[in-house]
Amino acid sequence: MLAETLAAIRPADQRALAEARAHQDRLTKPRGSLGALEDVAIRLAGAAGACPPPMPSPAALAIFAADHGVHARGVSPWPQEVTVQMVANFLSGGAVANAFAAQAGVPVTVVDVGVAADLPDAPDLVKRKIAYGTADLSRGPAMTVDQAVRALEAGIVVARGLVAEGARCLIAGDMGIANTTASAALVSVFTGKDPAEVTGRGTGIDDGTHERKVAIVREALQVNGLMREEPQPAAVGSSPSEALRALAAVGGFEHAAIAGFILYGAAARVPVILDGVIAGAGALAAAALDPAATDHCVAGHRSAEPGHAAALDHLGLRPLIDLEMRLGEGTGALLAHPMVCAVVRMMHDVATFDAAGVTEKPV
Ligand SMILES: Cc1cc2ncn([C@H]3O[C@H](COP(=O)(O)O)[C@@H](O)[C@H]3O)c2cc1C
Ligand SMILES: O=C(O)c1cccnc1
Repeated sequence: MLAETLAAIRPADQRALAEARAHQDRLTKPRGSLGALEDVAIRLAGAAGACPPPMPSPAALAIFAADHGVHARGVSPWPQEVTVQMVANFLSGGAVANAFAAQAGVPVTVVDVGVAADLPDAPDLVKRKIAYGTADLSRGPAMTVDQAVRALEAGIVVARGLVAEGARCLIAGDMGIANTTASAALVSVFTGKDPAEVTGRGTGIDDGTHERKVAIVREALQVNGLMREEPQPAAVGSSPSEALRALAAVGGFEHAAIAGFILYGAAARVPVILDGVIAGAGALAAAALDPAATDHCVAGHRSAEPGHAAALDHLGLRPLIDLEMRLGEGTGALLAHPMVCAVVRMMHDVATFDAAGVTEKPV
């Protein structure tokens, strides 16, 4: 299924990109007046292979939940049970993601890909548990390659189901106590940046804990044979099998599932709005498996985690919103969704200078 999805991915369509650029310049507004939003409209046309691109609506949010063996090393101030407790909270509609999703008119699906507890059945819960949490990435591989592939395929299956039900925009969220540690390790591995530059404070840790978290990320890279010589060249991921091995070594089940979710969106030409550092790390893994996947992504926001900026830089994505948020769950992407819809609607609805009889600026 992974191979099939990868084989279906096409990069941005150059003709649609050119057409969208030309169309933007004919609309009744001064050229460039919508700033970076113009690039989003052009990007979506390239991704869809059509100008104007289809409306990215309705959207669907999938929150991928999993636990992390590295939690045992004290990298998060929160107990591990908060993961399963928050899953229950998402399912009863009580989390920030539910409020933002309700505001944006986006349905929420929760996917258990590796929570360290059993969950009762619920209408909006998809059960695809690979294991009861990953192994500790600072002592050896967090997942086997087979587990990573199964998590990727869980993301593919969920995206495929949502698109089959009519979703025309995919939003990936995450829940997993300690997952900013795995995110930092993935960002370091895929961007070639030092752990000290990309490891943040997650839900909020003091200086001493942060110092230990950086050391644990470094240890994870060393133990898993992912530390390169100085100066570090760009990124693991020169081959898909190397990318898969790196994802399995230091990722989480939710990172792998988010990567699969992105790959399916790219294959189906349904745009994916990325959230914070966890989704960003998943997007790096997806890009290492097929660089063309990034053409189908929009960066919803930039989180306060330093690794997120590094991930977005590496992917060449500019975030739409930058409000120092650091929550995850898909919250930043949900806020960006109406903006993405607005720019696509503009491509459909705004009159050209010719059609509206508005005089263009003399050249
Ligand atoms: C109540 C609560 C709700 C959350 N929603 C998302 N996260 C976010 O914080 C966690 C990552 O941070 P760290 O690596 O520091 O543990 C993830 O679960 C992420 O989704 C939450 C965290 C908490 C505590
Ligand atoms: O960037 C994020 O999404 C994030 C940051 C801190 C904690 N949880 C999520």
